[in-house]
Amino acid sequence: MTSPDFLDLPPLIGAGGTVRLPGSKSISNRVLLLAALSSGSTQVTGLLDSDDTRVMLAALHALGVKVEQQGAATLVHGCGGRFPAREAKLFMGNAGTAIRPLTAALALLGGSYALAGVPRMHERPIGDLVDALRSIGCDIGYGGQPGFPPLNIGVGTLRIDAPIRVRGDVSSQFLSALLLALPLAAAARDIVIEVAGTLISRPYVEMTCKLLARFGVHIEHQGWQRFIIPAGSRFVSPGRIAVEGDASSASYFLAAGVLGTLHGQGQAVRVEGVDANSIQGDVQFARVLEQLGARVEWGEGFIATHGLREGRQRLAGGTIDCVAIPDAAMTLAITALFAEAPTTLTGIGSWRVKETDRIAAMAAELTKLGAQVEAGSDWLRVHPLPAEHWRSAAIATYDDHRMAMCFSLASFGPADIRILEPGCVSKTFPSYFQAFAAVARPVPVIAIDGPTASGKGTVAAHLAQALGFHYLDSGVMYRATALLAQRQGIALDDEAALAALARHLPIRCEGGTVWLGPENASDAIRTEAVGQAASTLSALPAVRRALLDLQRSLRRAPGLVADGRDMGTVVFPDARLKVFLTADAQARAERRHKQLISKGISTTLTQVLHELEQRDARDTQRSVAALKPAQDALPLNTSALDVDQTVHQVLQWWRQRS
Ligand SMILES: Nc1ncnc2c1ncn2[C@@H]1O[C@H](COP(=O)(O)OP(=O)(O)OP(=O)(O)O)[C@@H](O)[C@H]1O
Ligand SMILES: Nc1ccn([C@H]2C[C@H](O)[C@@H](COP(=O)(O)O)O2)c(=O)n1
Repeated sequence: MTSPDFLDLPPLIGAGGTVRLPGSKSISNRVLLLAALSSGSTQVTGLLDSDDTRVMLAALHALGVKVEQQGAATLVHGCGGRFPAREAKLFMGNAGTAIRPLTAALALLGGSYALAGVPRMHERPIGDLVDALRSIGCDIGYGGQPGFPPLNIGVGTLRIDAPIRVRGDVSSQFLSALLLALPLAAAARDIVIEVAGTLISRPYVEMTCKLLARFGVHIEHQGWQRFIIPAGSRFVSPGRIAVEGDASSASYFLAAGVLGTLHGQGQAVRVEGVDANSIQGDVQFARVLEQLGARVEWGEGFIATHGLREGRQRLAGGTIDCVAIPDAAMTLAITALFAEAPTTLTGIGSWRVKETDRIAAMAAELTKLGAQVEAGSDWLRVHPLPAEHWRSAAIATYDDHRMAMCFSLASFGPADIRILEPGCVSKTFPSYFQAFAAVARPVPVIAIDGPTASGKGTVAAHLAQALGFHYLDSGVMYRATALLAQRQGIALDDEAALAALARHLPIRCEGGTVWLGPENASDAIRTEAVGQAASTLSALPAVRRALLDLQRSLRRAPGLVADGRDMGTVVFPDARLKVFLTADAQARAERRHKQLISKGISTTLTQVLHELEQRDARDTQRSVAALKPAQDALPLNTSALDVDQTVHQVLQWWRQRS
């Protein structure tokens, strides 16, 4: 399935609701491998369906393991410690949780196996694991650069008569890989693994040990530096096993439950599938949020955030040791933008060798938003970003699912956020953006569309005043473009030149005043000649595209009332309320005639009616964004209504919606 090049996220004013988390990637891939190596069949429920688990499933299939889907459950037929296929070429994508334990298992079992992945996988170090496996006689060769995949595995001669040493300070996955595979060689003797360097991401190793215990292998450890796999260990299926929800993915929603309340509109956000008893270290992210001032509820099978503790306006800053929450720590780098003081994340050296160099990527993308960021080899400091310093940005995601997911939280800030290549979330959470949209509360928009002189502007301005919302008169943008085009002698059919003009329109609207650079152009844009020219150039697709971002950028908390021709159909299709104002042509002409006369502009009713009908024809018949009611717009004919009655009706509809 193709995925879009980018995703524009509406600015958010709150969040609320419940999310059922997808299964944990780390648990899913460990369970699949353990079930495949076990004797007996294992029914797995809650298994994650994503790129990385598909990589593992495809590899197991190539290795001759039988896996069946039974409704929502997955049945893995274990092969009793020996893969049926003694040779295979395995594609590992960018799945670290697949390549590392499979390398260890295949190297111990021996055969003729080739493991390769995407280009980034070939930049992610695996030398420490290969060294440890070679030290006990495994036959592993590098297919490219030494220390990195691709790998070629042969049949080695195992000698396990001394402790196996493995580095634990780059990635705990090397240790986990050995723990997951070495029981295959522990039939006759204890196997000892010693960790060189300080072990990082210890919770992932704890998770490995707990899962091994479910499959009958009980690891002893001394201070998490020395591990003993007892003689006689072998994998035995537990029969059934349930995969917990993904605690790293929970972090985005838990953060949303806090950031959503900063505008005073948020409600609780509850994630289901993890709780205080989770075996995933990343649940500790919720404890960190608590320490920073969030109100967190821990229930059976769920965790929820309810904004900030009483008396708190923002999250606290400070130094946070993230060694135990390496993935969820990325979420803290975004919440830090909204904190009251700088936040320093330490112990994140492993970010350098993840899907991308996450420290560099995070610093680069936060900087695009206007943030002040400092970074070191294994730390990152993010300064709070005051509202006036936020910049709209297109966030690059580096083919890293967590970059895409955590930057969605930036849409709680006052800027437009575009997520580039959002499809990368398929690595662990293919439906992430749908799940996020389901709890996100975008800044509300009331879209008022209709033909000229139907009263849109008047009604929209009254509504904005009554609700304390911002007001966008989109016609002003087309009119300003037309005025400048007239002055610069640009022909009304020169689409490219007009679009360039529109793209760099030096416009500022303050109250009822329209500024073009230093000039107060409020009256100059209102002449009938400019209106007709605006109507003509507004039919040009490139001009409309050029003005789209400018219009959307005015969607800011607490809300926006926007009037025009395509507010409900094109510019704000997700507007909470859409109204299509009409009045018959005679009534509109009379209104416009009165308006013009009161401004001292001499004209006749016949002339006004003629021009109005011309404009109606152009606005309704153009090929792009033609004037028409959105399907979900409420029609309101104001021919027989005065302004107060019209505003009253729309306010009534608004109250029913909010
Ligand atoms: N029921 C009504 N609702 C809104 N405006 C009305 C109503 N009755 C009379 N008017 C008057 O109609 C005139 C035209 O309204 P307005 O300028 O807001 O129209 P518009 O739809 O924004 O036009 P345009 O698209 O040309 O900018 C105003 O003077 C307004 O006071
Ligand atoms: N959303 C919009 C707003 C305006 N236009 C065009 C069409 C109008 O004739 C012209 C002037 O608008 P007005 O100030 O009269 O509302 O601009 C449009 O195409 N789309």
